[in-house]
Amino acid sequence: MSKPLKVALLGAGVVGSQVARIILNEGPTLEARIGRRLELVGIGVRRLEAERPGIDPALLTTDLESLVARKDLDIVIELIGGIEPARTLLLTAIANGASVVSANKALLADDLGELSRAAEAKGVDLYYEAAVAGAIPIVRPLRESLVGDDITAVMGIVNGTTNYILDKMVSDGSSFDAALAEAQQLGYAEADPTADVEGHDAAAKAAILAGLAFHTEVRRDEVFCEGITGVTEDDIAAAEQMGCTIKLLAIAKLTDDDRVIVKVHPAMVANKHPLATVSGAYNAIFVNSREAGELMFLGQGAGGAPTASAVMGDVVTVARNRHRGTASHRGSSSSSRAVAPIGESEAQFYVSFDVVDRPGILARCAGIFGDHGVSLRVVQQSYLADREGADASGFAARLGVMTHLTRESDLAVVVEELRRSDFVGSDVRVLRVEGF
Ligand SMILES: NC(=O)c1ccc[n+]([C@@H]2O[C@H](COP(=O)([O-])OP(=O)(O)OC[C@H]3O[C@@H](n4cnc5c(N)ncnc54)[C@H](O)[C@@H]3O)[C@@H](O)[C@H]2O)c1
Ligand SMILES: N[C@@H](CCO)C(=O)O
Ligand code: NA
Repeated sequence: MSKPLKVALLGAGVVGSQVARIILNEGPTLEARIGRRLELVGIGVRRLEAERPGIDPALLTTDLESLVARKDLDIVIELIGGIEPARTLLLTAIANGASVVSANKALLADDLGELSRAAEAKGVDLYYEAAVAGAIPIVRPLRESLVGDDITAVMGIVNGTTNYILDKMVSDGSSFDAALAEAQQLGYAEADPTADVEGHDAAAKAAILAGLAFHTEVRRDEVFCEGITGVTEDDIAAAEQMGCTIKLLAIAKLTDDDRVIVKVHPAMVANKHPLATVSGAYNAIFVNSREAGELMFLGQGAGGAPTASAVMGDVVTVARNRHRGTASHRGSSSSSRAVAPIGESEAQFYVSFDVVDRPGILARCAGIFGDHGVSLRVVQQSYLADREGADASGFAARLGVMTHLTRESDLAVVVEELRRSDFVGSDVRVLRVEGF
């Protein structure tokens, strides 16, 4: 009988504890699928004394460096998160001949190229399905199933925490803070939830998705990123009035001159668009490609057990490769497409602002848009005379304007000019719009 495959697990938190449970409880099933038994030989943790039901304390160690330095490991699963020591631990594991599985998008968004090259040079696997959109198979479809096609755009909801918060604010009228606390309690949020609410987690995933989709390397700092902390109750109400829902979107597309636009921002999504109905911690991703056309992937984007499902899919795949003595190389990026500046990106925008109530003001506002080649699609006016303070400020009406497709740089000039005009209030709000 062949020897078991030796597995080390780094981290036994929300995801790691679920991965440990599956490896320890589902041994015979996993063995049948792999053709070899998996043996969990060590679990790297921060605190030995924490309560870990079902886990033999003899497996635990706080010395992660020594664990990954073992020469007899077949697979190292990294679920501690963060950049260091995760990066060094993975590179050490690879250098010692282990294949690696990680869910660490923060690390992969910057170091995927280096880790891939190290794995390729050593002839071992690097798999990371759980790093993007939790349980949803999206890394493998982009890396394998669609690699014979040409992808033109990827757009989706890739952060469960923010989708949970926005959904709760809209459907239950919850406060931002209460909804965030629930998302943390349910195990969706990052160790530091700023990464979720400021869009950094989604931006890391967008970098990974863009790199995979367009066969290039995209770094996290090349992703335009705006989170949901600036989304106001007024924005939510304005979206509702326009028949839209606010979602945090990650978007990656190719420009006409073959560069990559990659961005994360809240957007008003038309209620008729399937992304508008994605609720709770669910994620969804649309892919457009030349031959396949439109594809949509939907499922749980966060949470211990759903994420462990994606990790275990990678573990079984990597274990099968080890059993056969092979590794499925990702291959270096085959294109060197550059990332285009956000100013060159195009979107529809919803711009809202207070105006004084005088003859000709609507025309003057429309003129500012027109002067910069920005075409208007919908114009709404609501009367604010009854609003507290409206008379004192002199701004008695609020305009809401939805544009046709507009370059970011042109819209920025329009907003600047509106803010400078004495007939427009200083609170000029801008939301991007999708699917309208
Ligand atoms: N929770 C989710 O829904 C989810 C989904 C997809 C991906 N991820 C990713 O999975 C990884 C783990 O996430 P999590 O939610 O399980 O986080 P977590 O904070 O619950 O677990 C991480 C564990 O690693 C331990 N740890 C951290 N640094 C350590 C070190 N240097 N030495 C020993 N132990 C250390 C922590 O004590 C903690 O128990 C992260 O990269 C995260 O981004 C999480
Ligand atoms: N914090 C992340 C976990 C999944 O990557 C989220 O909320 O989507
Ligand atoms: Na995934």
